[in-house]
Amino acid sequence: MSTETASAAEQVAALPVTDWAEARERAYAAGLAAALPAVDRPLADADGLTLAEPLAPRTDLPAFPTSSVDGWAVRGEGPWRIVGRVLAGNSPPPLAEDGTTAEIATGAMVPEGVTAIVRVEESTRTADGRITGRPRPQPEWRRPGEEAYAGEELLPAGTPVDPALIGLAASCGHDTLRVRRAPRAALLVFGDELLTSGPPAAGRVRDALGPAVPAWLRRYGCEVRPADVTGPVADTLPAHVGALRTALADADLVCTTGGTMHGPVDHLHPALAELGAEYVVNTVAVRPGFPMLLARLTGPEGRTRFVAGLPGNPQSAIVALVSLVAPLLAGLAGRPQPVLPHAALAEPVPGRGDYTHLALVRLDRVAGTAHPVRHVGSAMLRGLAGADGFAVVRPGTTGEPGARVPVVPLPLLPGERAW
Ligand SMILES: Nc1nc2c(c(=O)[nH]1)N[C@H]1C(S)=C(S)[C@@H](COP(=O)(O)OP(=O)(O)OC[C@H]3O[C@@H](n4cnc5c(N)ncnc54)[C@H](O)[C@@H]3O)O[C@H]1N2
Ligand code: MOO
Repeated sequence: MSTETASAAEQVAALPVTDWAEARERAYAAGLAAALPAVDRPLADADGLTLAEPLAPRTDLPAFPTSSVDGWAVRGEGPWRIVGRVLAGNSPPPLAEDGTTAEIATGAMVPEGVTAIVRVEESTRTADGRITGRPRPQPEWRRPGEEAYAGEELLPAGTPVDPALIGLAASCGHDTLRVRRAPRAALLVFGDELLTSGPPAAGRVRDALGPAVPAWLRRYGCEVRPADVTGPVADTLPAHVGALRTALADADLVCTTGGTMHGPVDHLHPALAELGAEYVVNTVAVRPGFPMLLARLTGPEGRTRFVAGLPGNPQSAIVALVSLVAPLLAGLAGRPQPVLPHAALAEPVPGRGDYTHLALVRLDRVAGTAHPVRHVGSAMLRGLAGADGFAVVRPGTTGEPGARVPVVPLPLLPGERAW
């Protein structure tokens, strides 16, 4: 055994392996401590971002008493003499006299003095043109503040902005939202053996992560431009250091693939050392994917940046994304740590001793069950392409059929596993 080999073996043996759940907590806390700056964004550009301030209405909602029907706004006892008409969008004069009425449209502001509204289909006209009818016992208008009061907290800071929130914000009178800007991410693909086009052959495999990881990162709300994806980066230490330095100049998060171990051409750890990075997590007690890491760097201007080292085996890289990158990004956005849904295992799933086992499963959402999928070797992507996420089998346990276990979801959109 050469000295070089011995030192690599020692390095592997001495890895300070972190418990999987603890690693997620650390990644989330590191993200939260470096939460991205708050910016004002027009409502139309805010989808997918995160509230940096609570959402509160600028006025009572509704802001004024609003008719919920088409009919007659009356004062006192009928029959009522018609004295006007109120359409939505107007600010009407008071109804000053008993025995009078104004025709009113749904959504119109109810004039002062009105005691009831009679629905048009429940009213009749007398021979002399006056209105009669019996108002329903329940008021036919929406009271100011019925939905919310001015300044009331409707949603806390940290809430993801979605189309429902955007609509609510508009109805509250907001033109912009105070949100955390989207994280900017970059990807460096390591591995001289990788082909970037055509079929695998002659000892070389296709780079499966360069095309896929940016798409996953966008699902988690990152901005990744085509120019932010680089690779394969040459398997030398200077090339790794140079590529990391360039990517870190713009990005909040640089993901790398491959080179996380201590093999002869694995340069990630030495490159991080050269850049002065500190580990948030350095290897995790999880299978597959254990060599994953998360490191933190602080630039001269005080800006914190992160490097997520995703293992080279393609499924392991995705395990690292859901395990470390997802909680980190939740923290950076100021969101709560994602809560994991649970499902009952439909079949046994072996444990992995002292390690957490993340097992690819397909969810049956009607039955609430998780079904292990096939083709789940860490070098394979076939199982992942038919799975909803990973069932979590805790260290020291095995997944018995019927056991309810947490499931780490893949960031899929509704309908993407509908077949
Ligand atoms: N002596 C040991 N060797 C290895 C161990 C171990 O415990 N002791 N663990 C294995 C595990 S587990 C993993 S995961 C890998 C992680 O290694 P690296 O992150 O250094 O990855 P590489 O060596 O660069 O590549 C591993 C494998 O994946 C293929 N690969 C890499 N990048 C891509 C890509 N973008 N697209 C498709 N395939 C990719 C690469 O060709 C290798 O086959 O270490 C094990 N070794
Ligand atoms: O990370 Mo490795 O198998 O555990 O792929």
